[in-house]
Amino acid sequence: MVADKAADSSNVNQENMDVLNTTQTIIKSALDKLGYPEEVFELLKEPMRILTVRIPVRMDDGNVKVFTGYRAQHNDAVGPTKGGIRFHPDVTETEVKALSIWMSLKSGIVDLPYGGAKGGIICDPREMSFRELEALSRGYVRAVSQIVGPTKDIPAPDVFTNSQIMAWMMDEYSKIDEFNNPGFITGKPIVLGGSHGRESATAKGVTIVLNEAAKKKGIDIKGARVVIQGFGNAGSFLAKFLHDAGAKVVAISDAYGALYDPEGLDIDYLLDRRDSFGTVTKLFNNTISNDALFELDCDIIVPAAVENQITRENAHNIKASIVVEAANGPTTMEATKILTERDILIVPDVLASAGGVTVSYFEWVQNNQGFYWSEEEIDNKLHEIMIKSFNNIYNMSRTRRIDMRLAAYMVGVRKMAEASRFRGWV
Ligand SMILES: NC(=O)C1=CN([C@@H]2O[C@H](COP(=O)(O)OP(=O)(O)OC[C@H]3O[C@@H](n4cnc5c(N)ncnc54)[C@H](O)[C@@H]3O)[C@@H](O)[C@H]2O)C=CC1
Ligand SMILES: O=C(O)CCC(=O)C(=O)O
Repeated sequence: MVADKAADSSNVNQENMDVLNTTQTIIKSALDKLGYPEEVFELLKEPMRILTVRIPVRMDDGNVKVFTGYRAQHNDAVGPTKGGIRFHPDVTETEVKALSIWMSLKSGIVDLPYGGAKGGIICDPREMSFRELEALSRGYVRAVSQIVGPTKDIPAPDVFTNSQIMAWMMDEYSKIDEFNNPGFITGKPIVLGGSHGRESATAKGVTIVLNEAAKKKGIDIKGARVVIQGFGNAGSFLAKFLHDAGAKVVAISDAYGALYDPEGLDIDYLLDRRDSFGTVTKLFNNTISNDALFELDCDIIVPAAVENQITRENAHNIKASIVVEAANGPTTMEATKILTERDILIVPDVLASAGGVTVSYFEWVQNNQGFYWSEEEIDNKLHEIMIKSFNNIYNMSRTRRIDMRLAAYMVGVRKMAEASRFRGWV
């Protein structure tokens, strides 16, 4: 049983870093609290489908390199599955499975007509040429084409993928489908049917819930000291939004290190100098480590990079009173317990980062109807959804006296559980 496995891990005094096992444990608690029978957990504990593909790419040096990729589809009782594609050297099958479950939870929380999915390719795009990346992106779409599509499973960007990669993927799918099919993928360039506001949507959603959390803690955003891990799509737009709102962004980081200035960093300068992979610290000598970042004096911390960054090793040393998880899975289960006991308000990933998939949904709707909305319309709709979702989860957490993550899972899991039961699956 999942819960026993988690207990075993702590018995041997090792922290549980297995993101799939962790999410299964919390889903089990959420379903138990909601009164669902064991068979619902049996259905939802793993993706219903995962495809592993091998993608040969002729590299610029003339040799063929074969990459491994995945697409996991968690549960499609509510509707087609949806979720990003990650290009990263640390991608694993287990990670992609967990990421697909988190996508189902996000869609449940913001009430979209989707289930969750996620894709990943084990590769390091920072070391690949433009041509190699295009070949890999097109090869991936050919390999997964039978299980994806605008009414089946709709991909989007994630770590180290962007609108250019979405454009290549859309073009490849349109060739296979013999039809120009923009609704196959979201996060596209605007000229190819992308939506206003999608590029900054994840950060905008994070900003909205961060503001709500700050109100609960009596923190004024103007002058609040914020630390952000990750300076890519989520982290860099967030730094800009918070900086413009008067917050003091005292530290940011990328995969190579972190920059810290207690007086506040020059965010516009850093945005100007960062590369397309969210790297900027390489330009500086006076960097600190990603580990040191989490122990800095500040009011709010936003992990916006990768998993398992806040652990039992550093949770006791966090000085912030709010942690807003822009990244997927940045905090372990033990660290969640420590932070909650220390009365640090956690805005969990499945809520905080749901702005991305929300505006992806708007993009898909616009593609389907062939009629496009202004940025203002998108912003207003996103704002309303994020505020409502934050309040649902915050209130659930307070009335049930449970931590914010369990509350988020309870809100997120209900729709797919109900839909699965109505369909007669469980
Ligand atoms: N892009 C989107 O729309 C969404 C992204 N997210 C999540 O937000 C997080 C960041 O994603 P993006 O900003 O899109 O990715 P990105 O590729 O634009 O940027 C990633 C950032 O993380 C840094 N990074 C990579 N590996 C790292 C490591 N081992 N340690 C520290 N920093 C590292 C990179 O240097 C870069 O600054 C991920 O967890 C992703 O799943 C969640 C929802 C939507
Ligand atoms: O925009 C989307 O459809 C998915 C975004 C995503 O991958 C995520 O929220 O982790």
